[in-house]
Amino acid sequence: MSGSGGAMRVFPRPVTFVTGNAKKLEEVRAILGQSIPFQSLKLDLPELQGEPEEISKEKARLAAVQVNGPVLVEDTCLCFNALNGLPGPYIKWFLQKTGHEGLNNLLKAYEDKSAYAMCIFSLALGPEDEPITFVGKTPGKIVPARGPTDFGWDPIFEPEGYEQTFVLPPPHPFLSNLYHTRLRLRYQKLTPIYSSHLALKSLRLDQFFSQ
Ligand SMILES: O=P(O)(O)OP(=O)(O)OP(=O)(O)OC[C@H]1O[C@@H](n2cnc3c(O)ncnc32)[C@H](O)[C@@H]1O
Ligand SMILES: [Mg+2]
Repeated sequence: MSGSGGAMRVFPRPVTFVTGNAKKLEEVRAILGQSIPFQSLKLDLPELQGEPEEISKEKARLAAVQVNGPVLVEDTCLCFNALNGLPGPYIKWFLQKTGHEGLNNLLKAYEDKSAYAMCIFSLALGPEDEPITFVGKTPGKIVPARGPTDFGWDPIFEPEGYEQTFVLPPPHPFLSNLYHTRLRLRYQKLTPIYSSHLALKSLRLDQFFSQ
């Protein structure tokens, strides 16, 4: 089964990944590679409220209307177990208003610092189609900020099994250990996206087989 032939039949037009976040685009582009016909569009869609999956579905509906074609959107949530999943989809505002330290302070009253990062992708084939949603999760814990601060909440999230935060150190060709660490971490970081992508891939193949 060569991927791209099937993908072209399911997606007669390129899927537009709609986001206002350049870092996110970089990562999703790296994962999807050539697997589906793909383009991106920088649109600031409204940040909705509700349960993460519903927010994501609605975002895909709005995006499909604006693009008038197949769209993919992604929402990232950071969920604290002690707070029953909050800030979750509201992490953007919590981060903007309270910063990394404020997010740590939210958990001061609790012993449980565990958390999980969630990536929710929704794919709508067009404005008339019901979006399909895929969820990926990475467990970890909230820690005082460490490392570069150029991408969201990365510096305060330590994924399970690592003693480092989610940040990716810059590649350094001369320090192979560091470089390997970066590769390992990057893979871990992309896991939610990757698992969603696998779901996307099987969906594509299912549709391909049913034609
Ligand atoms: O236009 P969209 O795609 O919605 O882009 P956004 O920046 O609004 O993205 P989200 O709503 O998904 O993001 C929620 C917050 O999480 C941050 N974020 C997103 N992906 C992240 C990642 O992989 N690591 C760390 N922070 C991330 C992002 O910068 C926001 O502050
Ligand atoms: Mg957003």
